[in-house]
Amino acid sequence: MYNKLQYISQGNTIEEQLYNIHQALDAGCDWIQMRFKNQTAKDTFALAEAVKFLCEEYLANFIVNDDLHLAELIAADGVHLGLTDMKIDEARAILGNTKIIGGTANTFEDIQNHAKNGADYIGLGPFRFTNTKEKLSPILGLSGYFEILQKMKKNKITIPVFAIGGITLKDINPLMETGIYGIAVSGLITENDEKEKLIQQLNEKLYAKVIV
Ligand SMILES: Cc1ncc(COP(=O)(O)OP(=O)(O)O)c(N)n1
Ligand SMILES: Cc1nc(C(=O)O)sc1CCOP(=O)(O)O
Ligand SMILES: [Mg+2]
Repeated sequence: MYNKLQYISQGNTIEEQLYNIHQALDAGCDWIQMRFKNQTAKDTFALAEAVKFLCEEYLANFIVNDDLHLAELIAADGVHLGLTDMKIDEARAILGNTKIIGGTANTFEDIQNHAKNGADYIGLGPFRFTNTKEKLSPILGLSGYFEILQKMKKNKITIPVFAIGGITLKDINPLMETGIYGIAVSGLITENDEKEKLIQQLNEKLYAKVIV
């Protein structure tokens, strides 16, 4: 099963990205999504190679945002695809069944489509406004998650859902009560000065009701 906490990387340069990812790994994050927007192919490839190496060292999952071909080229663990990126079924045909494919959703219908097309997990958001991403879809809030997760239950759709968008520590308990599986965060981890403590607190809440 997947870890319940995904760190989505931040940084405008290769150095900033590597610094942030290294810090997250050191603090205990074991799932990294490399998100490096508006960069040259050369820099993106160089960063991806370095992150792959780091994630192997820390035994962390490593997925690439947007770029399926890059994920394939560097043999990442998978890719995260948005609503305007490559279609999930097309990606599945290329990557096969051993790689993780995540898909962005903002509505129940998005989730239905992704589940039908073979996604492994859903990034459902935004929970609230965030500066991390431009052109946000409509904000869902707690009630939006509740309604969508209820519809999933009714329709027996069991794909794991990760909440995303402006999430903080205090949001985890109410979000978990809606039936989500985990969370994906950027700013919360990048901007925190006590990352180890934060990640421990996040995991305690995320895994509170999981019996192992
Ligand atoms: C886990 C997760 N969920 C949603 C997103 C957003 O993806 P997308 O809509 O493609 O937007 P960008 O991240 O590409 O700006 C995500 N990256 N991860
Ligand atoms: C990358 C991304 N996708 C979103 C969506 O709603 O699809 S919100 C988002 C930003 C997540 O970063 P932070 O934790 O700093 O808000
Ligand atoms: Mg995208």
